[in-house]
Amino acid sequence: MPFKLGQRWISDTESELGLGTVVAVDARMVTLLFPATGENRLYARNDSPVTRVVFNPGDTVTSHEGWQLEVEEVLEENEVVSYVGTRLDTAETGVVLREVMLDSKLVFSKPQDRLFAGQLDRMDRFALRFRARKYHSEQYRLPTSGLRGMRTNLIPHQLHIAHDVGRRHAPRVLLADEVGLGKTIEAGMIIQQQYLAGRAERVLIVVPETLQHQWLVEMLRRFNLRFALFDDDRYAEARLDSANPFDTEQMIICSLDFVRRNKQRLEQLADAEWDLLVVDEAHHLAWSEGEPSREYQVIEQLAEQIPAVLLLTATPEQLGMESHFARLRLLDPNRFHDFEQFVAEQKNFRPIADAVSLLLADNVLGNEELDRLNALMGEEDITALLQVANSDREGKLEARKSLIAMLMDRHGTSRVLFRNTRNGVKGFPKRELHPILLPLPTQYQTAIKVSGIMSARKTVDERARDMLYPEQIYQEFEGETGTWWNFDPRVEWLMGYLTSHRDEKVLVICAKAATALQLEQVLREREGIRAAVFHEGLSIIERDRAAAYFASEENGAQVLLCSEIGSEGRNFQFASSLVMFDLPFNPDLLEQRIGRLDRIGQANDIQIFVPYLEKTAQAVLLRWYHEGLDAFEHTCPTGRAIYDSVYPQLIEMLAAPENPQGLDDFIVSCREQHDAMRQQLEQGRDRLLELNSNGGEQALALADSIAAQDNDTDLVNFALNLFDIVGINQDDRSDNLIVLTPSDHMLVPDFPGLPEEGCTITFNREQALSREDTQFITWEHPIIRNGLDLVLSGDTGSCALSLLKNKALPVGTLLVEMIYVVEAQAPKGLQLTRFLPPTPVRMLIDRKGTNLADKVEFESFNRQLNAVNRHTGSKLVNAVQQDVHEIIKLSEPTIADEARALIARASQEADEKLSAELSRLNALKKVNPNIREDEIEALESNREQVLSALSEANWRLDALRLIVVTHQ
Ligand SMILES: Nc1ncnc2c1ncn2[C@@H]1O[C@H](COP(=O)(O)OP(=O)(O)OP(=O)(O)O)[C@@H](O)[C@H]1O
Repeated sequence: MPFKLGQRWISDTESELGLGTVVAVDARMVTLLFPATGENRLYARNDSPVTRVVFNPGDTVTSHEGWQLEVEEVLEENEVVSYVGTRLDTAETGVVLREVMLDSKLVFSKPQDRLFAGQLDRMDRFALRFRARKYHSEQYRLPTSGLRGMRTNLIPHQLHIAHDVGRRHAPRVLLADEVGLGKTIEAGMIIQQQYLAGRAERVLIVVPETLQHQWLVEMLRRFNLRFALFDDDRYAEARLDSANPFDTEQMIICSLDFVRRNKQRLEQLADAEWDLLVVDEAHHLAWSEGEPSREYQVIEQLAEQIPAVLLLTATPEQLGMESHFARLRLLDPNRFHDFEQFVAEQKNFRPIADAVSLLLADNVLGNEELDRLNALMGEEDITALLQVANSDREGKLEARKSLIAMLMDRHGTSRVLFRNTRNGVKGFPKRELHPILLPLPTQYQTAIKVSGIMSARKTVDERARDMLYPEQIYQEFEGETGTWWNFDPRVEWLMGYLTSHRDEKVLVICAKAATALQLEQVLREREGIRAAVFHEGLSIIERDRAAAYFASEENGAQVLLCSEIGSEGRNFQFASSLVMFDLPFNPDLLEQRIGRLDRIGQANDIQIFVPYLEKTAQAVLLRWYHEGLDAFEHTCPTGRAIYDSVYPQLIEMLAAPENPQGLDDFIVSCREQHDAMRQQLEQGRDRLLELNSNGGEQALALADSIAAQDNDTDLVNFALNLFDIVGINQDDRSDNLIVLTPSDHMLVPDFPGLPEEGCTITFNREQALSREDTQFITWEHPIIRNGLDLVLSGDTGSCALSLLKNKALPVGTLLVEMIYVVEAQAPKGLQLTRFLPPTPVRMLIDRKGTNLADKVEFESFNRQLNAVNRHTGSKLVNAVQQDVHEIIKLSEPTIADEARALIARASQEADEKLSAELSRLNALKKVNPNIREDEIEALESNREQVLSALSEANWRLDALRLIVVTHQ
């Protein structure tokens, strides 16, 4: 090679050394000094892995003093060059910069610069980069994106909700599926989608203290979402690191109590710029006019600041209709602004449900039906939509869907409320009630009599509540030493049941923690029955330990004794026997109790045992729940409403249970109400909710399409190739399992997502569900996502050279394969990726500038190509440098056309979507005076900013491969 002192060269194998200068040349060797690192390298003159660096007119170069020069002319003297041009900082023209004076910290980031600097990547890396780009962009667009990676069964109603809500911009919804249908899982899927789409990075989950760990584990195990649990200690620790401790983590779980207790903490939480808030067991947020609970207020304060909000509850009306309405208003004040109207609407859903069914059925709509729909939409002009919906034209389905959405939104349950019921979901096991009537011991009889005399001044309500728990009445008189368990026949019955069913896991629920504790002691001391206790008085760790002890198959507890609140939201579906040692005061609590077992994953019919004492309030309640409401063996959607309407009579009877006047008639009348109301709900609200919530055929199709992608061979190939390139060892095991371990030659020392000790992976969902210790690898798994980031954020594969053996083409034919990326830059809040994610455009250009990309598909073309060794590669590149420059130039008009078309499509989509949102708000404003002008203005301005950012979208060359035709 013609080395001369002062020339600049770059190392092909150690580009991180920067630009080298020739400092010594002898007959056989050349020495380069790399000033950026201060290192010398000695190379053989005739075979050195270095490439000469010479810039061209049009390039911008940097001097060792830091100023930049736009090159206009390149002068050469004695094989050493000088650059002549204009200084960018002073605009001085005719400035000469000798190459020895070039900045040595040079890194080539543009693919073409890397090509000419001889920094050629292996061919498989180029292919990996292109596939990575393609997938990365598709992720934002695929309808199933964000729904493939979780380690869960594919349950259609969950997927439907997650799919609908997860893709919304700043969704605000109430997830109100019946107990145990998987709201946590739905919330996880929504978080996951929002997170993967870049819509939510900062997520706050607020849950009852008892559920913190369960959430933590579910998020990690099922979604690979790593949350930090904030309690008092963690908070105190984080205060040392940041003025706002909540800035120290992106995803946090904390308890409602933790949020509620401290004002400063609440302020900090509200200031912490969350993108998404999740509140579980939201029925605790009680509200009434003039007396909102503290819980409601704190969540209200957070919900005002946080754009996306998910509230979860299985029993939304547990604290009454007003609280339910207040929570909905918290989510969408525009839609829910008038309580009276809301109550009236609830009764009047039938015509809407009929209209929705009409649209869902694929029938032609007659004039009368069209009139009905028009009337429901009021002033809104839906003529055009109706025409398409009633035709055979393309877009008919979409038009029907839009009409349904408009109907639901303006009149129905709206877009904010989702509720699936067992009725709608099917496939749940049966529930069987076993009432066990027991005599009332004389000790209780006496205690009740005395208490009746002594508490004459108590209200009926108080008396009714007392009467539910005779053991407590007894203890009031006997004090702590009142050993009620020695004579209470329920205890005897329970011990008999447990000892005769030693292999059965049994969940026992009682209203009070004290009862649970006392029972545990008795079971242990008298029969050596292993029982765990679970109540609100235990620390979180103790509670989790108790739940784990109960869950454990080997040497675990046979019984878990739970208090009412302690068990809320917990998963105990591995058991199928439930003993209600007493009954709770309202039907929603009853449903919450049964829901511990009646959950997804329950494989057996559920046996509900209620040992109860004759002539007590429990006996009255049992009959009312069972005969009046049918609330044991079926979920009871009417429970709350009937409870509210008959409350005065009910408590009269509970307060005087020995001889409840008119109980039979009362129960018959409740049953009539129940049947009538249920029928009304089934035709109205519930049907509407179901139509909106379970997703019907489309949800099934969604589940099928995800299942079909489960064993995606593209993913398997991509992943194995990625692991190879990153340097991860792969050890195949049987049963679709692979063990991954870090190697000594990793591309990065710590590959995020891969533990130091390695991990076992599978691409098979079934396998992942049955083997807790395996990682379920999908496009959405952190190992794959981090791998993509690693490839795309660096130079990996951005420049390559391949040979094409093809006798049909002349030797030396040149093709340049270019991967451009079209992208827009904008503040994160605008979330432009929903319209224009970074999108690759592939071009395959020949010397004439013709783009062959459409005719020559990437993968099959890639298979025909061969690699070249680095040395020959460098030589080849040097020989055709000028041609390549020209081909790149020739590609510019074509890429500009393609990119502009892409950007135009994205702008059109953005315009349509945002205009539709605007028109919804305008339509709602007509019926809701509370919608403020400034909200509409804010939406308009958002639309303008999005469109303006899209109009400035641009494109750049991301990777390039030179292809040379040979015949050998
Ligand atoms: N798709 C699924 N695949 C596997 N397990 C699931 C799935 N959905 C739910 N489960 C399991 O079913 C149980 C109930 O789910 P989850 O806790 O989400 O229900 P929920 O509606 O939040 O219940 P609750 O009303 O009691 O709060 C959990 O054990 C959960 O892990």
